[in-house]
Amino acid sequence: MITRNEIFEQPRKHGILSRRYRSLSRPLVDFIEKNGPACVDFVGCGTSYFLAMGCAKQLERLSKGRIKSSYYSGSEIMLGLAAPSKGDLLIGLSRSGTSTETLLALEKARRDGVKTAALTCHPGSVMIEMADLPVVMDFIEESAIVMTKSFTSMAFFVSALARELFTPGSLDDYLSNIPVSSRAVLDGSLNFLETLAIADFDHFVFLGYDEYFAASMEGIIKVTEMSLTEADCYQTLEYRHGPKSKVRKSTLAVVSANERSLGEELAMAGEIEKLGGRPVIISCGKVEGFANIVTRYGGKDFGDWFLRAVPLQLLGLERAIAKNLDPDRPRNLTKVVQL
Ligand SMILES: O=P(O)(O)OC[C@H]1O[C@](O)(CO)[C@@H](O)[C@@H]1O
Repeated sequence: MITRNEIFEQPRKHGILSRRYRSLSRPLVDFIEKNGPACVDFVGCGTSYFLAMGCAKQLERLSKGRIKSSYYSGSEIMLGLAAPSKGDLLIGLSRSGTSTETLLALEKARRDGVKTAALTCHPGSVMIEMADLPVVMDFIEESAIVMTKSFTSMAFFVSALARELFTPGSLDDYLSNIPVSSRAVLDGSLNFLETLAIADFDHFVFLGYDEYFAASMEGIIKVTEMSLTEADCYQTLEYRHGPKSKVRKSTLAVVSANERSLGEELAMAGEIEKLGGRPVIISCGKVEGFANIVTRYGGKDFGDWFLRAVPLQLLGLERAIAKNLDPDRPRNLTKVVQL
């Protein structure tokens, strides 16, 4: 099963990226340091759109106000509904480097005087040719239709870039920490899944804030495309404001908690449990009283945000298998959407 293998090899791929990161990031770092763009924005489609969301939040967080960062879907720029400003840097995110909307968004931005960069896993793609600053991670050759390791690896690259630009003293620790955290999350997720009769759950709820919200939104794509299972995503406390009416015995709620709001997020998880649902908490450190997947990431800066998608990838995979669906052949989908 291709998708399964690609989910499982993430810690190893993150180790390779860790070692190759500095040579990959050089041109981008040099450009940003020399030109000092006021905004560094991201654009992508589907999974790469939620990647853009998390990357923008992470870059802005680490910059502590020094730059602004927005995220766009390829279509909103293509359709003229949104536009980065002249003098901004727009980074196109695309595993394939060939999604039409992302390419047209970059082309339009370039015409408007915006500098463009491209982050992709596919060498020789159109996006590489057209961007001012291409970054190719050809060692993340992803074969599956469903994006897993390409999502976490491109996110890892941008999160490391944020540190190199704004907290350079923390980069080495970060590069060595992520492959270890990646392994911890994968193992922790598998242990949790062993305790779960996944066939009993036909409703997934993913909750979190900021970068963890972006990872939760990516979770929706994963369980939808692989397992055709009902899935919802909200900011954690927003779940009280209506959506909790859907909670039932077959609801599995994954709360991707952060340090600052941990107490309130655990209270939400407790409420879901009282309503009959089954909560599980993803957190940096151990929490008591709930099923718990621990990332063992030391920082409080959401630097593990993309690893929060790994348990959700596995949920989609396992639920698909339980439903006799083939995760390698998601319904109605192709690897790239070309218009
Ligand atoms: O990152 P790319 O290659 O632009 O592709 C994104 C596409 O991949 C998918 O994740 C899977 O087909 C879709 O969400 C999206 O259309």
